[in-house]
Parts: sequence; structure tokens; C-alpha cells
Amino acid sequence: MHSKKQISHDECQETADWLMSQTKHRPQVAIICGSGLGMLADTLKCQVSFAYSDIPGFPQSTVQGHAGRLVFGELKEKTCVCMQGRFHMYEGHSLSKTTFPVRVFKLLGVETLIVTNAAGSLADDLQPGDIMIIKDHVNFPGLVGLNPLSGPNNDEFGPRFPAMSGCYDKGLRCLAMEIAKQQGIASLMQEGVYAMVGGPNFETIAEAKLLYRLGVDAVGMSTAPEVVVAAHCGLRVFGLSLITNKVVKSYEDSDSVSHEGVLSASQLRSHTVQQLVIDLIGRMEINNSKTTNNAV
Ligand SMILES: O=P(O)(O)O[C@@H]1C[C@H](O)[C@@H](CO)O1
Ligand code: HPA
Repeated sequence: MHSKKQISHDECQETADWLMSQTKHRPQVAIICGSGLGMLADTLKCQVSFAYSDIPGFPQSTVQGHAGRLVFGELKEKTCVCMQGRFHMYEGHSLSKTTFPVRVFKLLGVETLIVTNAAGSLADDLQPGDIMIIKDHVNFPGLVGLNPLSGPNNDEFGPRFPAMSGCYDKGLRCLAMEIAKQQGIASLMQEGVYAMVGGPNFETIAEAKLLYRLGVDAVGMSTAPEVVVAAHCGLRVFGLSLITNKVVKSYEDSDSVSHEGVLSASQLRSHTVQQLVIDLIGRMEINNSKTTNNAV
């Protein structure tokens, strides 16, 4: 199922070319929305949107809370493209497919990737409703060889052995914290380490204890492959985890987690996440000069 066949540069280019033939938007920033966080796309101005099923080469979203639409538009004078729905390894997509949109974004001229996700907290001081700025990640599937970069290296995108230290941009992390202070939401926010597990089941108590002892702050089932591929092709990355639940890590605790609970918790804070991301996009500097006019 997790075939090592890489999607070629040409296939990514075909999708990018198709999108560029359908819209005049030339995005500088791409946003991948986590579970229940897709409303951010609705705030884009001059929208042009595509159902994933209409985009050549795109996989389909199968998870509730992931609408399956790619939305182009303007936000705070930056041109953006927003994935309303991401692809997860547990849906049965190869990791190459899961991360395919990131390479398409690169070919569209995107400079900065913003990833958001819903996650369970392990850290004692992270509560449901808190927002964690991702400082670093532990890519558990990657550690055992389930890596989107496995297979022949695609030199047109990046090097065989990319460094991952510093893959979450420090400048953007500091800027996000500054904005959070100005918005009066700093008490909800802290930096932390996100761990990706394969899913789709939530963690056993023994697994939760293991993650806790390893120093993981929040756990989820996405993001790391996208960030690895983004770092490989030189995109600047910023990531946020919205904490939707506390991971059960005691046999005495009768709480239980569900996807419905994750979605309702993320909807409660989606507006706050949205405002933070909007202001971050407004304040971030973009080095490439591609902008769009007369968007279709
Ligand atoms: O796409 P994200 O990582 O936000 O989705 C999380 C992880 C699982 O897909 C799902 C569990 O409720 O939400
Ligand atoms: O507790 C969790 N575990 C894994 N993934 C998640 N996504 C939201 N909450 C969780």
C-alpha cells in the first residue's frame, strides 16, 4: 500500500500547469488546514476554488472535517492557496500522494507553507483549546522508513539527505508569539514538539505513556510528511497544533477520545486560529516578488 514509487516532477508540473491555466492567482503562501479548521479558506478574497476531484493528479479527501477543496485567493495583500482538507497516511494514500500538493505548491511559486492540525496533548500544561506553535516534530513513521522521500531522490526538488534541524522557521514562530500577545491570546499559546503517529486508532495508554516519557508535547496523525517534503524543496514552514483533547495516559482515567470530539473542539477555537494565521500572513515578509493582479 505504501508504495515507494515517487510521483515524478513532471506529474507535479502537470498539476501545477493545469492550476495555473485555470486561475491567475500565483500564490506566495500555502495553508494546509487540519481537522475542523478549514473555515480559514472562507476568509480568502477573490476566491477561485477547485474540488480535489476536478484537479488532475490530486487524491481525494475521505475524512470528515476535510472538505476536499483547494481555494486560491487574497489575504492581507498576499496571494494564498488553502487546502480545505489534507491527506493522511492512514487513508491508504502513499506518502508520495499524501505530500503531492506540497510539491505542486512549490511549482506554483509558493514560498511559505503554513500547516495546521488538531492534536491531543501529552504535556501537563497544554489544555484542550490551547494552541501549540510547532517547534519541532518526531516523525514516528519516518523513523521506521515510512518517509515521503524514500525511493530515488528527486533532485529537481531537493537533496538526497536534507537537514531537518530548523525546519520550523524561528522568525515566524517568534512573530506568531508576538501577534498572539497583541491579540490577547498569549495565555493559550506555547511552543512544543508534535509527534506524528500513523493512526487511524488513537493511542493506547501504554503508547501515551511512552510518548509522554519521550518528551512529546502533542500527538497527531499528519503534518510531519508534509513538512519533510516542504523542507526538502526549500519552503519556509510554520506549524500550529490546536489541542483538541488530552491524551488519556492513566488506567484510572475513564475519558475517551473520538473524532467527533476532536472536530467539535477544533470548531470552538477555529476562529482564534484563523485570526492568528491571518495576522501572521499579513505581517510576514515574502521574498519572492510574484503577486497576482486581475485574479480570475
Ligand atoms: O488532519 P489532522 O492532523 O488535523 O487530523 C487529526 C488527526 C486525525 O486525522 C484526526 C483525528 O481526530 O484529526
Ligand atoms: O489524541 C490524539 N491522538 C492522535 N491524533 C489526534 N488528533 C487529535 N487528537 C489526537
